Amino acid sequence: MKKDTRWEGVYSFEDSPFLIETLSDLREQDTDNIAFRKGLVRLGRYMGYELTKTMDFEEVEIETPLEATIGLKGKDRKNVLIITVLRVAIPLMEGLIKTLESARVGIVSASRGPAPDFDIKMDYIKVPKLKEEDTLIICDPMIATGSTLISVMRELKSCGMPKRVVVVGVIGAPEGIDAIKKEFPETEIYVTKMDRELNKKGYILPGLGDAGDRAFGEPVKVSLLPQMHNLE
Ligand SMILES: O=P(O)(O)OC[C@H]1O[C@H](OP(=O)(O)OP(=O)(O)O)[C@H](O)[C@@H]1O
Ligand SMILES: O=c1cc[nH]c(=O)[nH]1
Ligand SMILES: [Mg+2]
Repeated sequence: MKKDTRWEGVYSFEDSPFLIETLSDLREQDTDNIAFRKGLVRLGRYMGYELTKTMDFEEVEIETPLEATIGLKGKDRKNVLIITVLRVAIPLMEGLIKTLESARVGIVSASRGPAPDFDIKMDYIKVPKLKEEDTLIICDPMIATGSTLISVMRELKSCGMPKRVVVVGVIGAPEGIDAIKKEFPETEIYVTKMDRELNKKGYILPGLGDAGDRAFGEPVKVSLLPQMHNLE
């Protein structure tokens, strides 16, 4: 894990050849959606493992079949709420809960409109109770303009105040990190790699293209169904 000195509380895993090898497969344009999803699950699993190094554990007495000894029990690991930003955070979340297996999981459906406004449409949100001892992990593989995550975090404000707010992404762009840090300075951000910049259409360079389409296929129909309103 490497601190990015441009911001407080921002880290990448560019010092991990294994994670960067996995990211390189995702970037490769010929990688199909099966391999793409598997790569995201793998990144989630190992980034989750790295994240546990920032969490509190306590020493506990345990009895082996032969004698008493001292072991560790994760305190924070039991108090995790993961927010999955549709679509492409699904495989990343699947990886994270392999390490953070007692996590509760919330879903937010968010979609970014075209340049130059990049309007965010949030259609659906379902979030379990947020406790004050929780580590709130918001996962979304791509942090481009940051607009999606900012909209999600504004919405989550009414859910309560957790112990930590952590963003887990795969690729970040400096523009998006600046925007998030400006509005939510306390948020910790962990990405596999910080990339160079955004192009005019808001895609990250060098990036990996449209992550949702690469994981799940390019949509031919995108609409808000009327029966999705006012669900309890
Ligand atoms: O930082 P931003 O500029 O807001 O862009 C990042 C967002 O773009 C992608 O989602 P997209 O809107 O393409 O939805 P999808 O996952 O359904 O393709 C990605 O998963 C992020 O949520
Ligand atoms: O590069 C980008 C930017 C936003 N969303 C993506 O899927 N890719
Ligand atoms: Mg997309």
